[in-house]
Amino acid sequence: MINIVLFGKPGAGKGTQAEFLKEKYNLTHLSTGDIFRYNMKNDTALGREAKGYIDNGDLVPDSVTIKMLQDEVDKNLDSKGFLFDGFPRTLAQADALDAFLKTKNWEVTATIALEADDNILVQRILERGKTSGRIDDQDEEKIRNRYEEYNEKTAPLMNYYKEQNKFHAVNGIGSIAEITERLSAVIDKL
Ligand SMILES: Nc1ncnc2c1ncn2[C@@H]1O[C@H](COP(=O)(O)OP(=O)(O)O)[C@@H](O)[C@H]1O
Repeated sequence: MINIVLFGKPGAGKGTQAEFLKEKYNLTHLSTGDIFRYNMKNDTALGREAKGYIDNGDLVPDSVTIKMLQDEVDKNLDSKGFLFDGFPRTLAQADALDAFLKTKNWEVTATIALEADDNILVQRILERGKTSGRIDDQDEEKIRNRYEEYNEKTAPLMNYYKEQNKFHAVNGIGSIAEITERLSAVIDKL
């Protein structure tokens, strides 16, 4: 069982890399952003609850997000391991994840951060917004708000995982294949 948390600012490439890593290591990929967008598209109660926050670039409340994530893990109990993408994003979520995995005798094996400069990332997101249809990708103010949310609520998680000796960082600038290689080099040593 290996459980990896993919960490990084909005636009850092977590989703792109997760597509390769889940195949290579036979992991269940859980992207909270994708799950929220699926629910919004299908107009479920969860989707309606999350929409206002997401469209503004705010985080969805912890209670909603944690419950959703736990339900997704519980749907995949025969998994060989999980790749968490976009979760945890707050200390409360990180604590909840540790406690929840512990009830199954599992734990977070490692957190790997994709690092990149903010200005490059904002450009990438605006480019993605031209085709993604994501409201939160199209307005620079909303994108900046996501970075504020990240700096305030998510960046502290780096220390949380460093204190547990579980934090790794890789350079997120380069070709998709190069970055997959860098991530794989970390995973292969776990
Ligand atoms: N763990 C989470 N906690 C709270 N909100 C979340 C979480 N994951 C995703 N969201 C919501 O979904 C939005 C999109 O998430 P994601 O697709 O991971 O985007 P990004 O490109 O910003 O990394 C976030 O801005 C936030 O509103």
